[in-house]
Amino acid sequence: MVGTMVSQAEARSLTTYRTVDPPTLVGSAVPVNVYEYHALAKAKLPAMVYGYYASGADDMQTLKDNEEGFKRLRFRPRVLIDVTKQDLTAVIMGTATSFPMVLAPTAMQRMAHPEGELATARAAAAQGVIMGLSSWSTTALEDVEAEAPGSPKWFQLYVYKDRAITLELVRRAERQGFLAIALTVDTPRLGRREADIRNSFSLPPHLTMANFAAIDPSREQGKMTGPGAKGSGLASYVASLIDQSLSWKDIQWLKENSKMPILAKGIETAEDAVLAMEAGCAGIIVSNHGARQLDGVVSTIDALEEVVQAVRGRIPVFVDSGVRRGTDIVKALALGASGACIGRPYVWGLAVAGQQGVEHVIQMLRNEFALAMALCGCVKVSDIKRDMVIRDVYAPYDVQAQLKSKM
Ligand SMILES: Cc1cc2nc3c(=O)[nH]c(=O)nc-3n(C[C@H](O)[C@H](O)[C@H](O)COP(=O)(O)O)c2cc1C
Ligand SMILES: CCCCCCC(=O)C(=O)O
Repeated sequence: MVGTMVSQAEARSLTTYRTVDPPTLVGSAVPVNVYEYHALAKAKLPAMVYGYYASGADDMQTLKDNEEGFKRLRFRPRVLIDVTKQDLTAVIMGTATSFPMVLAPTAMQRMAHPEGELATARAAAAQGVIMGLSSWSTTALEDVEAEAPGSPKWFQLYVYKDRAITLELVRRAERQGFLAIALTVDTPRLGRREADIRNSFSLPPHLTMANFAAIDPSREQGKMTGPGAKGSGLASYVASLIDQSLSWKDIQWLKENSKMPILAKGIETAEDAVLAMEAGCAGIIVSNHGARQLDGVVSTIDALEEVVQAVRGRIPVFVDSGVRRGTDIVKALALGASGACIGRPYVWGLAVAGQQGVEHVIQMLRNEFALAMALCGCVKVSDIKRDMVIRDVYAPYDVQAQLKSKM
């Protein structure tokens, strides 16, 4: 099944999906969760590539906290509810999907697998989820669209100092039928990723930043330093090309130049959520970029609720960074998200087994999500409510007092 093209009809009905077999791996057991995919990918990938995908900024405090934030939440399950027939489907920015999960944009996927973004696009279409495609993909956006035609995709935008280049990218994405722009707002400069500095990270020479080939071939490799040069090539590439002056007024500029709805990706506060709404964003992704930008920033699941409260249901709010289990997706929805996005988990799947690995990761998360919903007493996604989760251990005061009096 690996490498199977996805027909247009298959791609459009995102609420249906196929069952995928786990990959058969020589010398390794079948992975049963995304942590095991991570371990397998680590063993398989070159150190420079693994370091780029895995690392967070600085001390990676937020990297740890993103996952722990989800684990700090506990369920309050309801019982004796008939969960024989479940409906996991969700409507995400107007697109019906097999469950409320989106593939977050991740750059340079051909470093993980030769088929890179093409494999991810086929996997997303076959599993009924939206794919976010990075500006910095190693496959041109037109080729990604051609591989899974008509399947819902968002285009992630980095705004270049050269606005003509930026607009050309936006127009191409619009022409190809991408449904939304995920405008990344947390990256005026690149976070300090020490693995990339240590490894003198650069894009391997057989790969390119494929979206820029047609616009300006000099941007394909940019100013990335070659292997052996000092420091992260990515950091210098970003510093030379990305527009640090990007500000709220530019959302208006983007809106004037594209009909695609804009999601602000990288919001962590109520204040910025309000500004994003005022600027005309159609959605918000609460994200800290997988802890790759500002270390010490609050975990996204902890930031989610203040954003949801500020937005008051006027636009959908999504969350990413640290989602590793179906239970995490239930928790995100309980706190008011309309969906959760994953980054590294599917990159690990891609590295381990290409399209099949990505599909299997999505399937595992959907199965975990279904089970968690059932065990919480939820038949459909809208049954997931705020009162289903609490923070930390459930220990009401009166129970504590009872226990103490017996000691
Ligand atoms: C290897 C890698 C590459 C990424 N590339 C991009 C990118 O090109 N654009 C972007 O907006 N975010 C990018 N991100 C951030 C993801 O979109 C997402 O916010 C993050 O991965 C979610 O955290 P998680 O990896 O813990 O699931 C990248 C993340 C990773 C791990
Ligand atoms: C303008 C910043 C580009 C960063 C490159 C891709 C990315 O987002 C990452 O986290 O890595």
